[in-house]
Amino acid sequence: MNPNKLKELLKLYFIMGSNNCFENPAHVLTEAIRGGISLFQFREKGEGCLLDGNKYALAKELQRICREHDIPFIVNDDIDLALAIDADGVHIGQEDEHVLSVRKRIGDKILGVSVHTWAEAMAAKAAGADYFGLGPIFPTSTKKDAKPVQGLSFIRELRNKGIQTPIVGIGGINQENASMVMEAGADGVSVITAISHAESAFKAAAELSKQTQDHDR
Ligand SMILES: Cc1ncc(COP(=O)(O)OP(=O)(O)O)c(N)n1
Ligand SMILES: Cc1ncsc1CCOP(=O)(O)O
Ligand SMILES: [Mg+2]
Repeated sequence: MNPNKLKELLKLYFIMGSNNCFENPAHVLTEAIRGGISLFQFREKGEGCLLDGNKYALAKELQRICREHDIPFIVNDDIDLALAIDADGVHIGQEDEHVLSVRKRIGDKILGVSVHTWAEAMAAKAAGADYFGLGPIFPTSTKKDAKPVQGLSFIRELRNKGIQTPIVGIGGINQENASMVMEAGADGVSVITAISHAESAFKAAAELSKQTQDHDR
């Protein structure tokens, strides 16, 4: 995808699965969209997550909501699911299927890759990544097997070295620290609990959206 268009989409990237929600996931997503999220990732994994047909049904339901509001729908990890429902893209990490193989399978759909080092970033870019997910930027308890906290230094390093690839930060990002991530050089922030655990997903998304929109670089 065109990098400038993608940078716009990455501004407020909401990630969620059923086990991240205290309320009905369809309701949480609808409220987050009303608040101004720009991209959605379906990440159905971890303790108590839905499997097989139930996972597929929730993906279809959330994808329908996204389509109604023109929000692109990204699938985490599960390339088969992404292809089965004709999602707009996938996000993979270093422990998932190889970037080159995923790029071949998904054609020109959006491909996001988690990177933690310069070497991983260069390899992902060469293999066809559209954007980098960098994190955890701050401490998080949402992903039990997350890598060590990296702070803002890696975002700055990539930008200082002239890397233009769209970048989104992830991990422990909320209304208090989102601007710092943008100032460091990210094009957007991705959040799970800052929206999914908020008393009002609408208000949380609206506040985050305001902060990321204010940072037009
Ligand atoms: C936007 C974004 N960035 C990073 C991740 C993490 O991906 P990964 O390292 O593969 O870990 P899991 O999310 O699969 O547990 C992400 N999902 N999205
Ligand atoms: C999926 C993922 N990858 C790195 S940290 C993280 C979890 C982010 O969740 P939260 O926004 O609740 O900290
Ligand atoms: Mg993964």
